Amino acid sequence: MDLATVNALSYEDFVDAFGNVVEKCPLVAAAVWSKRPFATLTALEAALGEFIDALPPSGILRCHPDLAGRDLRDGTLTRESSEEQAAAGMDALGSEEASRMSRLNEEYKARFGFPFVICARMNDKAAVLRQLSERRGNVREVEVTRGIEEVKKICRLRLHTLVLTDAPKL
Ligand SMILES: NC(=O)NC1=NC(=O)NC1=O
Repeated sequence: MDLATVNALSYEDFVDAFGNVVEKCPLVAAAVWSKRPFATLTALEAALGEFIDALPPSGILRCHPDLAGRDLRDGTLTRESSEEQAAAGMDALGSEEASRMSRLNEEYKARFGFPFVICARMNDKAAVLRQLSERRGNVREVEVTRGIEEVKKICRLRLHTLVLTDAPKL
């Protein structure tokens, strides 16, 4: 849909369309609807980012499914997460890689109290494993900030999938 269509959406249709641009946090879209009309897609993205920053970061991070975790195995990922995790090869890990991901994810969660979050579409499985291994050694404040940065990258990509901009597809 284009920006004019976005700006004309009812509250319900807006939340239907954008309710999962932040994984399992429809509140973000619900809050941002009242800021329409958005002059540009960047303005919509900025409004989403501002509201994300106003929420308790660990709460947002905890709404994310583990990469290559139970939800992927059970087939209970959201459509967006399922596509993103597949894009990063999370659905095609060897048994050693899968057990390493699981162990590192549990270690990360035990240390920080929220899951490791990374923009899967921007990484392949080697990069995900490397980042998880490196980032688990950070202090909590660093990982809260980094996790929210990754949430915003995921949000940006999901938004661009939903809203057609007149920027030429390069
Ligand atoms: N824990 C995560 O980082 N999950 C995810 N990142 C994505 O890009 N999609 C996900 O489901």
